[in-house]
Amino acid sequence: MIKIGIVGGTGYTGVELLRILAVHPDAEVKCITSRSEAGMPVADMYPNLRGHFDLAFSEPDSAVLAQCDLVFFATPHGVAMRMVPELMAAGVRVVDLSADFRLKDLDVWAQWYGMPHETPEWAQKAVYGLPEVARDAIRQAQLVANPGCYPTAVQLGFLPLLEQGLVDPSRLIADAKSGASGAGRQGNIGMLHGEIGESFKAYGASGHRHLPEIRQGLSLAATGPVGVTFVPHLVPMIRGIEATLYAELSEPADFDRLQALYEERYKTEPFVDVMPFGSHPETRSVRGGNQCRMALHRQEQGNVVIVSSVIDNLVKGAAGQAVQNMNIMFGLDETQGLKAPALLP
Ligand SMILES: NC(=O)C1=CN([C@@H]2O[C@H](COP(=O)(O)OP(=O)(O)OC[C@H]3O[C@@H](n4cnc5c(N)ncnc54)[C@H](OP(=O)(O)O)[C@@H]3O)[C@@H](O)[C@H]2O)C=CC1
Ligand SMILES: CC(=O)N[C@@H](CCC(=O)OP(=O)(O)O)C(=O)O
Repeated sequence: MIKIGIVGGTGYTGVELLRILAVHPDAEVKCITSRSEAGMPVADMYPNLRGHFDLAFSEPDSAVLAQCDLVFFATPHGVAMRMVPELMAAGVRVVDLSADFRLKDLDVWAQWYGMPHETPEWAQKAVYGLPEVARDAIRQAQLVANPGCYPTAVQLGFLPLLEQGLVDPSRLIADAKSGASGAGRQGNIGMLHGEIGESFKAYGASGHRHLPEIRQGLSLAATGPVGVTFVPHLVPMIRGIEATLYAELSEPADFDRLQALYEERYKTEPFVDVMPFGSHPETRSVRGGNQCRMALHRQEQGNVVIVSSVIDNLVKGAAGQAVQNMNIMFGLDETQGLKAPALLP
């Protein structure tokens, strides 16, 4: 049994980790922290977990966390980077769901996250945990930076085109929409239905902190600089991200071959589903599941490849991908704890 600690158990990604780990045959949650709810039984706060966990939230305590095999950080940015060095020294492995270790350029990190990075050596050593790209490195890693939700949907959708150099990398467009749980529990408290229902808006159109993360991942795939326009939107649903991606072909291409390329690229990936050409993946087809579903489109005989990519932001975009990374790090079946199909309707 892998002994698990979770720092930041009361947030949406913390409770999603618990929901997944509750049915994981090889993991046992030993400690789950919250400073504000210390002492409260986990199932009192999240009744969906009644009968699954007897644990109560506790204050973060490095000595207790150091006894775990793996610690997940489901905390706001800036928390993990301060606590990780002690856990690393104790030989604990860490999957950080925040953005503390995602970027390699720490000037860029400081610019977007509004604070200097305090543990630059660990930021360089951390492995960016997108399994479809970095599985071998994840297996060896002591510290995994779990990707952001939008960056997961966007990178998976663009990767095959960029890896094969088939599109102009300077003119990529990602038009993405997220449900409200993407803003976290703190962001949702007080956000009443009357404030987001029956409405749909773009935000961060002049710059969002996921832009440098998307750019970093895609430029590695393209082995050169990329230009990306990324605009997120908030839609009145709880879970889900849909990213509509646009890329211009460098040379005319046969779209049947592009479809075959995507199918080939992802055929051994347990959590990427390439749907038939022209399909419209829906967020409800991945709700509660760890899949990324995608489909290719072409308008008339145009040279723009359109990819629609959907994930559940709390699962493949956060807690599910974190458990997938844990499975890889510990040499388990990668799908362990993640086999349940999405919840539909
Ligand atoms: N929501 C989403 O779709 C996604 C979120 N993420 C990332 O995952 C992380 C968690 O997100 P989410 O679950 O939504 O966040 P929430 O804001 O809902 O929860 C944050 C948790 O962290 C704890 N916490 C806050 N400050 C500290 C601190 N200084 N020390 C220790 N614990 C602290 C809080 O408990 P307490 O204050 O009681 O200790 C709480 O349990 C964030 O970095 C977020 O960006 C990543 C991908 C998707
Ligand atoms: C709808 C919504 O507000 N989404 C969040 C992104 C999700 C997230 O938490 O991503 P990180 O892990 O990188 O913080 C936002 O735009 O800030």
